[in-house]
Amino acid sequence: MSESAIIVLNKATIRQADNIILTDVNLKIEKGEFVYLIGKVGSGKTSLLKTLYADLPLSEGGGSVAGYYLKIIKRKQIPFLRRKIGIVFQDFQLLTDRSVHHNLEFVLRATGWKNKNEIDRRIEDVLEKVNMGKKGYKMPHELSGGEQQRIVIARALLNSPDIILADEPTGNLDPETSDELVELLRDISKNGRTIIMATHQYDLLQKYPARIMECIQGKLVEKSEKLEETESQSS
Ligand SMILES: Nc1ncnc2c1ncn2[C@@H]1O[C@H](COP(=O)(O)OP(=O)(O)OP(=O)(O)O)[C@@H](O)[C@H]1O
Repeated sequence: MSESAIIVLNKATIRQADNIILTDVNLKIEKGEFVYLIGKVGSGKTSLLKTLYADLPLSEGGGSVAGYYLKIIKRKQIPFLRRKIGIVFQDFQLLTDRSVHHNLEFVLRATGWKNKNEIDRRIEDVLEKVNMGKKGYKMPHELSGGEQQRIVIARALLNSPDIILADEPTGNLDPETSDELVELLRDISKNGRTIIMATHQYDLLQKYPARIMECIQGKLVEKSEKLEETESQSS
């Protein structure tokens, strides 16, 4: 395995319970790379991301994420792996019963932060990073969909993760807001974070070119050289 790669999969099988979703998955992602993950509905994008997050076990093949070997990772090590990964998943939305600030505080306290001043400063920092510095007092329902997604990204940044896994972060957003969000994620990756973004919005791939991996027919395929093919399939 490469010493420098932050994410490696080697002949990996991706499973959901007894169902085999992807086989012979080989993947190497370097620190600071931005990678799109594409593929039809049900092709395995989320399953792959969940495997990297140790939410699904890696039973066959090898793999490491941020220095943790997925095949042999112990249950008690998983929280440490997850501190290195920021998650922007659709099924991990903001808590609706508390303000933005309290949503972020909740995560910090759950991950061991105790000092009130440090907590407040960190929250201010991440909200500034996503251009939401003045919205900490708002309740989630008082924000637009795009603003909520910015807060979800701020939450993912709280513990300064090396990696961000974003599963269709622009799913419910209008084109302009989608663009802003991808620009934000691209900026974040320029600061050395590795980002994998699953998406169905193929126009983004052309506007903001980056490496592309595709889940197709039970395999993961490098797609960067074949954008035109991808587009014709999506139209
Ligand atoms: N909890 C589960 N148990 C069993 N099978 C599952 C489970 N979750 C998903 N699957 C199956 O795994 C396959 C891959 O699903 P996955 O969610 O990874 O696809 P996806 O590419 O992310 O799809 P989408 O674009 O709709 O998000 C699908 O056939 C799905 O039915």
